[in-house]
Amino acid sequence: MKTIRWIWVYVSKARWAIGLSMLVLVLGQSAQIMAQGSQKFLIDDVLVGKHYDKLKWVLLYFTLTYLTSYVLNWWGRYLTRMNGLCLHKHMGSSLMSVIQRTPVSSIQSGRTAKWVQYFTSDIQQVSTFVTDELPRGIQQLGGTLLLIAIIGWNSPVVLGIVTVFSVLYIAIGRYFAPIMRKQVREMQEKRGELLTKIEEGISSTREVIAFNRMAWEEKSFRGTFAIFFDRVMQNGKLANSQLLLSNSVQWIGRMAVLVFGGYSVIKGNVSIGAFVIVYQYSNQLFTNYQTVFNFAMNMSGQLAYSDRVKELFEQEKIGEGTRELRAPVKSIEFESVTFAYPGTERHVLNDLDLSLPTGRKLAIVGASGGGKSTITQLLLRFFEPSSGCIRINGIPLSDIRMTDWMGKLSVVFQEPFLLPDTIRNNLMLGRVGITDEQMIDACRSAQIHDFIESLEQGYDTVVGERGYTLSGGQRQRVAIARAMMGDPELMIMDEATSALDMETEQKLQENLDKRRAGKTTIVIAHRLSTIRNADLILVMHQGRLVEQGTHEELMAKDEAYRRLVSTMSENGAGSIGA
Ligand SMILES: Nc1ncnc2c1ncn2[C@@H]1O[C@H](COP(=O)(O)OP(=O)(O)OP(=O)(O)O)[C@@H](O)[C@H]1O
Repeated sequence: MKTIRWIWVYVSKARWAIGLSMLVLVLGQSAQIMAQGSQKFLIDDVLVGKHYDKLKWVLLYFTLTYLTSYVLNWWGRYLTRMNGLCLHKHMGSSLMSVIQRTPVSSIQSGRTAKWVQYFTSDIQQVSTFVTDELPRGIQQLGGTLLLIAIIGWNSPVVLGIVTVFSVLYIAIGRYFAPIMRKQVREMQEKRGELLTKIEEGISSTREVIAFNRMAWEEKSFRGTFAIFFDRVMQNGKLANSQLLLSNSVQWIGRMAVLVFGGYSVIKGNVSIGAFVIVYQYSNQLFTNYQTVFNFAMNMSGQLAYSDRVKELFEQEKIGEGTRELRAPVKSIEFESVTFAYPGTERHVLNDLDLSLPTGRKLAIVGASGGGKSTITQLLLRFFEPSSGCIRINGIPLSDIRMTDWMGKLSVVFQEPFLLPDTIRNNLMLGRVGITDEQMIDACRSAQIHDFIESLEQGYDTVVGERGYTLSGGQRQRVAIARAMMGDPELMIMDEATSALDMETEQKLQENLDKRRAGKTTIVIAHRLSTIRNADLILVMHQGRLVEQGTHEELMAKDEAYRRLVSTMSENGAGSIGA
C-alpha cells in the first residue's frame, strides 16, 4: 500500500494524461466488442431471417464500430507510449538528484552497475507499468465488465460456467502471486550482482591480464552467472506450472460452454447468431479474465521493482541546508569534530578543534592515514561529522545552502576523474560564463597549455575513458586548471601534484601562489616543496591537530613537524609523512 501511495506521488502529476489514455483504451476495446456483435445481426437477420436489405446497415454498423475501435486503440497506444517516456524522464531526473544528495558512503558502498540498473531497468519497469500496463489492465477490466453484461443478458448459464472456471483460474493465480513476487525480486537482485560482476570484470581488465588471472576471473563470472541462471530457471519453472494448471481449467470451461450452447440451439432456446457471438464472447471473456489476472500477478512483480526504487528514493539524504551564504568566507572552524566513517568504529578525527584562517595558503601535513583527506571530505559535505560542528562564518556548515557553499569552493583530488570527452569539456564541466581566454589562462598557470596545444586537435582532443590517454601528471594538471578557472574563494588541493616532476611542480606552485594571492588555498601534501612556503602549516596526527605555524616556526620547535621533515631528509624521498 505504501508503495502504491509512493507511486501515486509521481503518477498524480500526469494523472490527466494517464486517465485519458485509460479512457481511450476502454472505449477502443468496447468499440471492438460492439463490432464483433455485428455477426449476430448478419447470421440471424440477414442470413437466417433472409432480410437481405438489412445487409447494408449491418455493414455500416460494422465499419463504423471497427474504424472507431481502430482509431481509439491506435491513439491509446500512442498516449501510453508518450506517457511512459515522460514518466521515465521525470523519474530519471528525480533519481539523479537523489543520487547527488545521497551520502558518498552509500554511493561508494554500492557498485556503479547497481545504479545503472536503477536507471535502465527498474525505473523503466515502474514507468512502463504505470503508464502502459496499468491502462491496459483497466482496458481489459472495462472490456471484461462489458462482456459479462452482454453474456449475462443472453445466457446467464454460460456466464455462470465461465465465471466458475474463471474463479478456479483466479485461485491458481492468487496462490502463485506471492511466490512469483518473491522470485522476481530475487531475480532482480541477482541480475544486479551479475551486472556488477561484468562492470568489475571490464574495469579490472588491466590487472587481470597483468597478473595472469584470466581463468580466475572467468570462474568468478561463471559462478555469478550460474546463480542468476538458477533464479531465472526457478522462475520459469514456477511460471510453467502455473500456466499448465490454468490452461487446463480454461479448456474444460470452453468445452462446457460449447456443449451447453449447442444443446440450447438444438432445443431452440437461442438463435444460431446469439450462440455464435455468446461463444465468441465467452472465449474472449476467458482470455480477458486471464489478462486481468495475469495483470494482477504481474502487478506483484512490478511492485517488487517499485519497492526497490522507492527504497532508493527514501534512503538517507544529505540535508540541503537553508541558510544563505552570500558574504565572503571569513572563517572556517572545526569545533570538537569527531568522525568515524559509516560502518566503522574507529574515530578518524578525534575531538578536532581547528581554525582555518582565510585569504591565505594553508597546508595540512601528517603521517599517512592521519585524517587529512577526511577534512576535505567533511568540507565537501560528502560526510557529516559524528559529533561536533564545522562552522563557516559562524554558521553550521550543515545549515548552509549546499549550492551557496559549493559555489565558493573547488577541489582537486589526487586521482582526478576525467570524462571520456574533449579536454575543453573536461575543463568547463558545463559551467557557463567562463571565456576561452580564462580557460587558456588557467591552463597556462597549471603548466598544461603547451601540452594541450601540441595535440593535433588541441582543446578539442578527446581523452579516453577516465582520461586514460593522458599521463597521471597531465590528468592532475588538467584537474588543477579546472579548479583554478573561475578563481574560487576556497580551493582545496588534496595531493593534487603528487604525480608531477619537481621542476613542473615548482613552476606550477609559483603560478598558483601568484594567482591565489589573497584567496584561501588548502594544500594537503607530503612533499616539502609543496608546503614549505605556506602561510600556515597544520600538522595532523591520528585525527588531532598537534602543531601549527610556519615552516620556520615549526622547524624551530623541534617537535612533530621537524620529525616528519627529518624522515624525508633521511630517506631522501623528498616527501614527508608518506
Ligand atoms: N571511505 C572510508 N571508509 C572507511 N575508512 C576510511 C575511508 N576513507 C579513509 N578511511 C580511513 O580513515 C583514515 C584517515 O584517512 P585519510 O584519507 O583522511 O588519511 P590521510 O591523512 O589523508 O592519508 P594519506 O596521507 O595517506 O592520504 C585512514 O585510516 C583510512 O583507512
